Amino acid sequence: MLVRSLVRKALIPHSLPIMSKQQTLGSFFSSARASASAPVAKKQKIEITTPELTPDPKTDSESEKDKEVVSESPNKPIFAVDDAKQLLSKETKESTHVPPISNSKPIPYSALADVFEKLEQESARLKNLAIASEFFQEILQSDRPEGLIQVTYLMINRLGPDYEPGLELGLGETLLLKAIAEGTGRAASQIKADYHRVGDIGLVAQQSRSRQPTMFKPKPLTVPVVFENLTQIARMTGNSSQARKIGIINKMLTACENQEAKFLMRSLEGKLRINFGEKSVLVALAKAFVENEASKRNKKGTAEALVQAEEKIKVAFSQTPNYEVIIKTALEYGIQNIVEHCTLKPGIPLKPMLAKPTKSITEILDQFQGEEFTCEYKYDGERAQLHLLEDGSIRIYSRNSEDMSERYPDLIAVVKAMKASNPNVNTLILDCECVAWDVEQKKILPFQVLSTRKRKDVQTSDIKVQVCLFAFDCLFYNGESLITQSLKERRSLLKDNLEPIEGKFQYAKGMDSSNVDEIQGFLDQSVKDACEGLMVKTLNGSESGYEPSKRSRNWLKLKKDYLEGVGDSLDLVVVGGYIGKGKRTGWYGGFLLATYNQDTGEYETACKIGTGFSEDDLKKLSETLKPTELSKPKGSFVYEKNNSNALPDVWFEPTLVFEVLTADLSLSPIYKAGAANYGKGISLRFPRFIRIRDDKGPEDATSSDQIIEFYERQANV
Ligand SMILES: Nc1ncnc2c1ncn2[C@@H]1O[C@H](COP(=O)(O)OP(=O)(O)OP(=O)(O)O)[C@@H](O)[C@H]1O
Ligand SMILES: [Mg+2]
Ligand SMILES: [Mg+2]
Repeated sequence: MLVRSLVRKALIPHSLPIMSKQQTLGSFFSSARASASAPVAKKQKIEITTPELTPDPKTDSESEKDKEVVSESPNKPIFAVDDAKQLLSKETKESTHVPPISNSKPIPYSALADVFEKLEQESARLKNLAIASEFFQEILQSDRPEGLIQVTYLMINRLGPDYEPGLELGLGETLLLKAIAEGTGRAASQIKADYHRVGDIGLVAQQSRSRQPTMFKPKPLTVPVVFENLTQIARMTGNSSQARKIGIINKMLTACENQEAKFLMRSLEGKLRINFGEKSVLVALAKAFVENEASKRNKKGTAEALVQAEEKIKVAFSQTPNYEVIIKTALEYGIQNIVEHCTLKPGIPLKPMLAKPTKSITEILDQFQGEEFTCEYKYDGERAQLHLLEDGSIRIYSRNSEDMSERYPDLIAVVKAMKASNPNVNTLILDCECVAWDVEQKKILPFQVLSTRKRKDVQTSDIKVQVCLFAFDCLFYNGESLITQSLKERRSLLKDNLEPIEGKFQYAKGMDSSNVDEIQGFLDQSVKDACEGLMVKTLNGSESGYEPSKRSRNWLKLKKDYLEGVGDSLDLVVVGGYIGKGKRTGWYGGFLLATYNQDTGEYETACKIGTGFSEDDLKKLSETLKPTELSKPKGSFVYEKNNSNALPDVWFEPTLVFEVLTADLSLSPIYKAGAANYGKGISLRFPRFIRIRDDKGPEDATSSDQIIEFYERQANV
């Protein structure tokens, strides 16, 4: 596969510096996890209605090879060569009308707001890609091409990479409404009433601002000024921070013209609603670079170059999820060379490799016919990517690339001890599972125990639940990325160089065998040892490389509890609630759940759930979800409007993800998950709540593509 061969190529060891930590993690790049860019209805100002599904841009001429990439890889191309050609065509280019960028001045915020407006109004995917990439290209052709970094972050509604801790936008509605009232001189009650009517803080700000007479004209906002102000706001803490935040917002609001106020407020709220997700931003970047590089040679970008660049930028991003690094590297070395230069680097978490579910040992043997493989215990804890940096510092990242170092001071101490007893080790990236550990009995404890650990302000002295790290992969060792080496090689390197410490740092228990009885015995033993089942992985040859961000066929999971159902649990987004009756009066008694469609950015309903909750769960869920109630369903919700059985009593902002068990999947006329494929949606039968996935955001939930895959495997269609 092309993607895989690109990953493989990425190993070429080199000593070219990409960027110092200081440069990369520069002061104004602080983190904020994306809660943003959840796309909403198109072509509407005030009334929120459900948009029509965006037509699939794929054409009939799509090759079989493209289809395979599509079904297997999260790095799937958004378009095939034909679409790339269309995107590069003169007609598409001429219809974008993006604002020009002046050479001598910083990028005006009005230009970015203009592009946001165009994206919000336009619903065709290729058009949106063309608009964004034309704008990016304008920036690349100016004499400040690095301005693209801040523009990219503002477009995905973040202020830095995922893994930089602590800073988030997503200010509360009360603060923002207050800021609008103060900043525009309108009565707070009036602003509140408008908000309840309109349901969009951005529009309220824009309308309020347009009514306000201005005595003098303040300096227009620029992208760097907005970016720095947003960063300052995100960083502010402490008593007087609210007033200071409002102060900065007011100043910016006074300088806003036209749509600027709308997007500024939406950015602050953390919901940009431009219908242009992060995946599309990457593709638009690839296109802008391809065109820019070609134009320097007085040429036009070709469709082949565009398809290649798209794949490369995705691979590079999965290894180095940092737009500053990606953009600077593309500027320096060219877009087609970024994979070689954006290799792993301790301190930058890579997107973890994911596994495919299986339902039986025979299914595994079928999949791995003739290949050497290993079975490992599947520990039930929290994924932990451990980084040892050259300066001796240690970082631990979650499945979602969040920095968990503060949460696990005890683990940091373990790694320090490990480094001290292994003086040969200087830099390292390990993939591990962090599991609750019973120190006295020397045993693993269930996930539920781990989840009781404090998450914030953890002091070593008040840690009650001890943890042990189980390392299962070594991705980087002493200056060298290992991801293209075989698992066998990576595993020996790990075991040869690092001494385990009982109850603190151990290797995942493994067994290399292809004998059904032996595997069955090992599976049973894993469950007795408080594990979920097995992970089965190809061991040798190029197929066994580590594939960042990919849900790979080379990693299979076999979970004891799910062998009867579809092979795995699903992680679904809570989009609606049902008012509880009887014993559940006063709480929500059930919930409407949805899959996330990664291509359209929409939430497609999949089932109603009311089983598996304790009274305490329901009480807590009601407290958590109440403030996220919406007055209307979001435009990005896809649900059956004509059947009252499918409608919840209340709708929620998508924030929570439930892990859910199902007896099986069936087609249903009232649900919409994966409906693009079958006309009917795929729904869960007898869904049962297992737990809240607080390590997954709504966009990391089971995707509509995944539920289709689950259904097809079960139905064997
Ligand atoms: N030996 C192991 N090798 C790889 N992963 C392991 C191992 N032991 C435990 N794990 C954990 O198993 C996870 C994969 O299975 P799991 O079903 O728990 O995934 P998940 O987090 O629910 O994500 P998804 O369902 O999206 O795959 C890994 O992300 C890792 O956290
Ligand atoms: Mg798990
Ligand atoms: Mg799962």
